[in-house]
Amino acid sequence: MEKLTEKEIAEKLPNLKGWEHKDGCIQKNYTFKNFKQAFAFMTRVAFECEAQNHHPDWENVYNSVSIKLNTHDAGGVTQKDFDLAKTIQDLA
Ligand SMILES: C[C@H](O)[C@H](O)[C@H]1CNC2=NC(N)=NC(=O)C2=N1
Repeated sequence: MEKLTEKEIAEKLPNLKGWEHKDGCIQKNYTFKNFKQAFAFMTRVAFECEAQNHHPDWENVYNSVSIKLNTHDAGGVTQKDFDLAKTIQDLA
């Protein structure tokens, strides 16, 4: 899949809530009530990642989940990352 240009990324970002373009990724931090809620969210996202065959770089610390998306094969951000970000947003 084609790597998106800076301009294309900037145009697509406003369609997502609170995601930013930084360090070659699109990223967002989610905060939950507790660890159980955070991990339940990650589990729901994990199934969707498998379905889309696209996977996040992410970190969980207690009730927070930090997510970074890019496409390793393309060496940047692609439409796949925006599709997964939308899915993640709908699952949060
Ligand atoms: C072989 C497999 O299709 C690839 O490794 C997929 C899996 N998940 C992936 N996830 C992400 N974020 N980037 C990729 O390039 C990627 N490639």
